[in-house]
Amino acid sequence: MAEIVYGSEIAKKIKAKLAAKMQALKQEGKRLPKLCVVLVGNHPASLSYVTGKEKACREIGMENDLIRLPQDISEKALLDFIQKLNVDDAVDGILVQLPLPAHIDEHKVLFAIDPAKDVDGFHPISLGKLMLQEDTFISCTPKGIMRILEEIGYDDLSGKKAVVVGRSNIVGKPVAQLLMNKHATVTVCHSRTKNVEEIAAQADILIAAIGKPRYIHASWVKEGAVVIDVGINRDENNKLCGDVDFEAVKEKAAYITPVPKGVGPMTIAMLLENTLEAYEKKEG
Ligand SMILES: Nc1nc2c(c(=O)[nH]1)N[C@@H](CN(C=O)c1ccc(C(=O)N[C@@H](CCC(=O)O)C(=O)O)cc1)CN2
Repeated sequence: MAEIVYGSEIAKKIKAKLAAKMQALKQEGKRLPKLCVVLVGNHPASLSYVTGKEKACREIGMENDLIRLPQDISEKALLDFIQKLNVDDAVDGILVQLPLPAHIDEHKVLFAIDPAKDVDGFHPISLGKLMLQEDTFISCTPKGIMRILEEIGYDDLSGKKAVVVGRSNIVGKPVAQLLMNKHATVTVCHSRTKNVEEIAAQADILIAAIGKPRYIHASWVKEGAVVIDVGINRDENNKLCGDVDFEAVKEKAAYITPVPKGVGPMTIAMLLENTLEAYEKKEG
């Protein structure tokens, strides 16, 4: 029977430390770090995520601005807006909530963010530095996953087999790189992979990031594995669930993260941490 690892609890501790840092800066009479979150349109899930980010900033006493732009904003107008944030000295971190409307080139927008303010870690400079193991902003969900692994004593991953199911730019690819940086032997599976279940069943660490409700069955999981569920899906009854068949897999794994209260809250905690990091780099 697995130990259930609540990212929400780890995130709470991280936020308490960050709140203490905000308090100390305030007492020293210093400017506080500021995060700007840009939401284009009214995507309901995105709206709920950016509201969660706003709430988390308020909880720890970090300055924040939620900028809502219309769904039909032109790409040029959005790029101009980002440029304004880039040159605003009061802004430490910029995040453009994804997905963007189809008429906007996501890469162009992410590349327009000043890498010094790229707290989402999606700029090509940030991603390149991650590959080279240079100091950079690590994207929030992959960073949160690694922090969960550290929390359960999985720090040096030498000799461990890790399998990442999903190859997105936001999660699959960066987390595979981070696992490699910690010396794990990593396999990335995706929609064109044959025998995913056989590959997954060899994993000491299994990361599920495919976006399919309860897709990973117990037969795909090795006895005693660590299972990290990144999925946020709605099932046929509109109930929130992950990519892993939690009830069955928890009987087999050694550790498992739930959905909700697993990786999601860590994403937000890491964003706050990255914003403080951006501030500290700027302020010296
Ligand atoms: N610019 C970005 N866009 C998106 C990112 C990102 O990291 N940067 N990630 C996701 C969405 N996301 C943050 O933006 C996010 C998703 C889920 C959660 C979360 O805490 N989920 C809760 C459950 C929420 C619910 O009830 O629906 C949980 O898992 O407990 C936080 C952040 C895509 N876009």
